[in-house]
Amino acid sequence: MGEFHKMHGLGNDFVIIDARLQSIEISPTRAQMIADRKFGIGCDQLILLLTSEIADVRMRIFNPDGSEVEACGNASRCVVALLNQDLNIETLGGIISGKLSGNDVEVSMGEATFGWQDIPLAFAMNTDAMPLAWDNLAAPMAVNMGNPHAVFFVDDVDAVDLRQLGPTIENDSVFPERVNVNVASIAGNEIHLNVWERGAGLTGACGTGACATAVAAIRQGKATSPVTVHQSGGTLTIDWSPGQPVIMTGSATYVFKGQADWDAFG
Ligand SMILES: N[C@@H](CCC[C@H](N)C(=O)O)C(=O)O
Repeated sequence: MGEFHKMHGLGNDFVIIDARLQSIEISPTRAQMIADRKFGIGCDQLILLLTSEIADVRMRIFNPDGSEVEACGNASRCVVALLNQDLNIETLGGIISGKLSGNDVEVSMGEATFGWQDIPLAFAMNTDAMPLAWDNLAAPMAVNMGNPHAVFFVDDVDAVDLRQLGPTIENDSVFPERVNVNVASIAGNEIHLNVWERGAGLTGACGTGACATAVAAIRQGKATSPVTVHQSGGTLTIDWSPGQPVIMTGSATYVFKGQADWDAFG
């Protein structure tokens, strides 16, 4: 039997396995089975903690479709809270630095990038306003926050049916590594955001999505830092100045500690 921790950041929930304390291999099939809400443990992302040679800990992140990804903002806060110390976390997207801040966790997510090859996109285009539209969603800004994001600003986020448009945009061939789809409205420095996550679907909140959307709003002159981002699961504060890392602050919630027989999962 192996131990796992169930945590969430604003309803974006995780199964976290500390693989420094137990031996476990994760294949795409095993990740899918653990994340399955009906037959597995159930989560939006499976998080594996490992030793790192360049940071305090290495974090591998798996979506429920089994894909391994570069970054996860909400899980980064949860890992800092779980280990209860300031941390440098190695990810496929780079080093994320987190520190405890009262009841919250503050995380430096690294720099946002905007080059079409960085996102990545299939071919060169203006990433500030991509010359593309899907139904009534048009001209997104593309941002890489460790992972790829498309950000659409609209008048009313809840008028957009992301269950219908999210999968189409996520899998459009213009995004060779697929994309996280962010739909946002802005009033002053307050953003309302819904996210269709690559490999996961609609989640209560997406940390990197909040960062990408706040950065897009500031870069386009629609808001000034710090920005408050409201998602269905709760609120994050995002600080960013051009050329600087993106700073995200918000809660991390411990749910329970569980035991599982990993051999039962593929
Ligand atoms: N929930 C995360 C993002 C998880 C990865 C994402 N689905 C992707 O495929 O890039 C967050 O809080 O950032």
